[in-house]
Amino acid sequence: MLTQNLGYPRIGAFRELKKASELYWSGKESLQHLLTTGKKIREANWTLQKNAHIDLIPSNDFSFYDQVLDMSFTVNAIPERYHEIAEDRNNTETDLYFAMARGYQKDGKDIIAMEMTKWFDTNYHYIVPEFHKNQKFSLFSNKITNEYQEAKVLGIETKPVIIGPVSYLLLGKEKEDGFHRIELIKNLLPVYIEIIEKLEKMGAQWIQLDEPFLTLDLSDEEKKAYHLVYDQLRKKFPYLKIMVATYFDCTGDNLGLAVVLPIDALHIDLVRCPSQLNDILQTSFILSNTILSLGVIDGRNIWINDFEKSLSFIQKAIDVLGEDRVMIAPSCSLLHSPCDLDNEKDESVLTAEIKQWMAFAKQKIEEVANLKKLASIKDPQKLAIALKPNKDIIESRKNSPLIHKPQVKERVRNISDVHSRRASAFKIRQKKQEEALNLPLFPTTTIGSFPQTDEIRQLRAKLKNGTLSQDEYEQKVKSEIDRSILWQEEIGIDVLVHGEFERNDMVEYFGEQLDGYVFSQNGWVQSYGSRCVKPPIIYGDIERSKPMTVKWSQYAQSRTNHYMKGMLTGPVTILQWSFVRDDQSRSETTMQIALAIRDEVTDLEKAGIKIIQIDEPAIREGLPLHKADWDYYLNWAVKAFRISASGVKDETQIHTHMCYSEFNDIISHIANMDADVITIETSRSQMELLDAFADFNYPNEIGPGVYDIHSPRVPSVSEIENLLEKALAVIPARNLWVNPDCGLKTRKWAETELALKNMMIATKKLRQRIKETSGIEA
Ligand SMILES: CN1c2c(nc(N)[nH]c2=O)NC[C@@H]1CNc1ccc(C(=O)N[C@@H](CCC(=O)N[C@@H](CCC(=O)N[C@@H](CCC(=O)O)C(=O)O)C(=O)O)C(=O)O)cc1
Ligand SMILES: N[C@@H](CCS)C(=O)O
Ligand SMILES: [Zn+2]
Repeated sequence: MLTQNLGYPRIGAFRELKKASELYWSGKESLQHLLTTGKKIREANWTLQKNAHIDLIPSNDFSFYDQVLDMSFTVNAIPERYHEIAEDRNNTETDLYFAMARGYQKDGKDIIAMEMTKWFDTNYHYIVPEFHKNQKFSLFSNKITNEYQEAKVLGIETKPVIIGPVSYLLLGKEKEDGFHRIELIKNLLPVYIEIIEKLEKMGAQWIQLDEPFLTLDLSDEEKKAYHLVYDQLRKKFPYLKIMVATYFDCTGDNLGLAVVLPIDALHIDLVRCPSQLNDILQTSFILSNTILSLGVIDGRNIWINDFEKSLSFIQKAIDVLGEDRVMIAPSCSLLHSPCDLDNEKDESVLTAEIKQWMAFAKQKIEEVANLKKLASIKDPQKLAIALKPNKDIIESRKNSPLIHKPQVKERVRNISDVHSRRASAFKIRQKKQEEALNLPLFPTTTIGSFPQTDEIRQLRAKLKNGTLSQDEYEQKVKSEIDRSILWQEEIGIDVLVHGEFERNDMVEYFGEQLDGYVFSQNGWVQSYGSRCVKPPIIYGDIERSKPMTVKWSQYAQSRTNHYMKGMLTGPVTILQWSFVRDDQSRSETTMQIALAIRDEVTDLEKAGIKIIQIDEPAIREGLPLHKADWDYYLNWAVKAFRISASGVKDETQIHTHMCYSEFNDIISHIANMDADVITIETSRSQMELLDAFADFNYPNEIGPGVYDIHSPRVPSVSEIENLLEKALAVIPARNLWVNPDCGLKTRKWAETELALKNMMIATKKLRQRIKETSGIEA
């Protein structure tokens, strides 16, 4: 029986890659420094897995930005707009690569970045490949073979991990009409064959082709493509061992397809879909020679593995398939896990009692190896003794008084329809709000955060390490708020924000204040490129013991006569971006959070805040991968939002905000959230995303983002005017707000100031045009 890993976190246990990348981008460190940092991380990861006796250790799971971008680079799916960068001899391959990821503004050139979107239902974001009709591919980069060779030189035999060709195409987008990207498979496959031939020549024995789309609903053409690809690969490579990895859900209707692929191993995710094992063992799979890789260790969460439960899966598989046809593995790549629990040394942050319940990537690797050892113990008594330490921990968690709070469960049980309904329908609320708030036509606002400068982050670090007092810290935050308010007033923004300077992250900040959460000090997980998040950990019932944001909102409101938006993160997003309990349903946990946010919303209202934004950028990310499961999820997710938002009077205006999302297929549910105003990311799609709202006749107010905040690029006034005119063509003027795509925390002040000034000029010009053409006083 073999053990394997599908992928290891690549940011480094102390975010070494993030730091090196940002130093390189800012010109403070050399390319060599960045490359060396990458090399050291790869070596450390391989060595760690080798020392843990993992049989199949992944290579090519490292990336300087994103593994999908790496694939586009490898197969020369480099959009034409970057060719001038490639042709400029002063630029390195790395410059070209980062230009695709981050855009390029230098030497009078201004080239936008490739689009970025969510990686399935995770908080990781990938760079979307761009495809054209009849597109040709060719081998452009040797990253895959280079990294295989690099490990070999270290004496470590690896299994190169490559995004499977069908999934790679499906991850992308057609950039012109008249074709489907899956048609490109015949052009793409020869490049995959070329890469695999090289790997085989270099001595590779196994390759892992990730085909997560096997867990999504597939068309007949897409299914055909799977057959075509794997039949051809088998023919070309009769001796190389080919593994196909599925993860994040059941293969469902694609099970029949997955089990007949002529491959050497199939990996399935038994954490997300435990029933899959029985299903597969009832198919013709058992008659084949294919190995079944059992994803029994949760790659998406931080709880220790229940060995007894995993062993029951392993034993069942062995009974039917025999030991040689069973492999033990994490459920998916450990990219989504923090690196190493051993680095959590401060017991005042993470108590020993709770820490013993956890496993990060390094510990998960050890669990894989331990499971193999345990599976080999045939004597039941010896096995019981060997299992005892793990069993004790599992039991201690189950029975811990820290976890269950009867009053919280009782409150959730008592939720009724009244809690998820505003007092009046939107039209009535809108009228009351217009009278109460008296905002101009096309009110302007921002999404909440202003630049999180190094200075403010350092202050927070000093507060945490005790070198700055709480009082000093709060004074600094207050002065940042004051400065930003003065500036917003100066440029004429209508609805102000306090800037979120006091927050490390929009989810971690709330987690830190809610009972039922714990935190890590170094539990970073890559979100995109060099950006990381440190998801807080929900271990017990969630309760708000005191107001979380009221003090800051009240302070900010006291400094201005304009409206100051209260700023909260919604229950679904808090759930989605936390590590969650695995002993209770996601919906149950979300209802607990919804009640906590509801209390915060009503407290903000009591404190005189008239406009409150409840961000829900992750509501779409939480969608199950199979469409058949969508309605169930959307019903509870929307209900949770409504519970959080419905405790206020009609005059209080509730905003929500969403980004990184396509809305077409869930628009009725978004409308059902019934927020008075929704601000959404739309500028990168040139307002295309608004069509869903227009087609649906979305009734409430909308602020379509008028510029992309992910790029340092400053939008011109005319660009913003054009987007506003496009929006006005489909949204009634009375319902239209003006705002950027998302919060500005990742931007610098210089860009922010220029961009928002341009946004204000464009809005004033639009108001003037409306006044002149329709006589409406704006
Ligand atoms: C809106 N987005 C978010 C997502 N998920 C979240 N949980 N939060 C989000 O905002 N998912 C979708 C998108 C993804 N986008 C982003 C955008 C930005 C970041 C980001 O900036 N991450 C920061 C880390 C943020 C944080 O927690 N900061 C802390 C700690 C800061 C720190 O690094 N401190 C230093 C010491 C200080 C110094 O010397 O500079 C240290 O500890 O070493 C804080 O501000 O206190 C990042 O840097 O990557 C993520 C996702
Ligand atoms: N209020 C948050 C939303 C990010 S999605 C911000 O402005 O950063
Ligand atoms: Zn956003």
